[in-house]
Amino acid sequence: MFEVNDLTKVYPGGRGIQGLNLAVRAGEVVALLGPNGAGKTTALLAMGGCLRTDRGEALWEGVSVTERPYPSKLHIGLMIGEPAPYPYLTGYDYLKLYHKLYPGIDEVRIQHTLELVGMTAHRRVKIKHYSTGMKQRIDLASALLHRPKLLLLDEPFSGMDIEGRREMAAMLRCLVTETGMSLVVSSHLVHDIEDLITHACIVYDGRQVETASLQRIRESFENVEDYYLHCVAKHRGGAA
Ligand SMILES: Nc1ncnc2c1ncn2[C@@H]1O[C@H](COP(=O)(O)OP(=O)(O)OP(=O)(O)O)[C@@H](O)[C@H]1O
Repeated sequence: MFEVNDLTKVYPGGRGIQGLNLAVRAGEVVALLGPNGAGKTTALLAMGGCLRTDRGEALWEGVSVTERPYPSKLHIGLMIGEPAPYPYLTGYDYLKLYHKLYPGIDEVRIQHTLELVGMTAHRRVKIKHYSTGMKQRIDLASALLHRPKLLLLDEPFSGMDIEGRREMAAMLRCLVTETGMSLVVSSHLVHDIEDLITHACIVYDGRQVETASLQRIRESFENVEDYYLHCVAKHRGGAA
């Protein structure tokens, strides 16, 4: 179980995220939704222990990710920010280098991970020749190499074409259903993950304004995007 309690990171200038609370159980997929600049990336970085927080913490199985990053990081995979794998390495060499960060990753795991993200055929090609979608895939592979139980994903469809987005969504669906992995995923392309989402958490102007299960959302809205637009309009209008 992954818990986020009162997570707060305010940058000089006053922006960031404040008072975020979440509980993510095995197999749950929380969509972190909000307009540009709402604080989604900041929230994900703080959840992953990559930012020093001002207040609050994220806990994996009761252990603070923020204070003791190492043991929990063995169970958490991160794909946050622009993918920036070393351009002069091949996809395979990049994973080979990356695997040293974690114990127990062998050749079979690397090959299987390449297969999982559909990059086996391109494993010997240098990353500088990869398309944006291929870079996203190899970045996802590096996040999956240690078989995390929780994946924190920031805009996983960014820069991908329609086909690539569908494939990425199918990959994530497969990971969740076959491994029971949990996801916290920010995306402006809600439709692409609509059938994956179990909960939606709406952030607006650095604050968590609404969180609901898919079941509850579907009682009143046709889809998650309509729910999101409703929440944003309500809070843009100054509602409490
Ligand atoms: N290092 C920083 N120093 C100061 N302000 C920052 C810093 N990083 C981000 N911000 C500001 O914090 C706010 C939240 O940024 P963040 O990247 O978390 O938003 P986001 O919801 O992920 O946005 P987007 O959807 O555009 O990716 C923005 O106003 C941003 O300009």
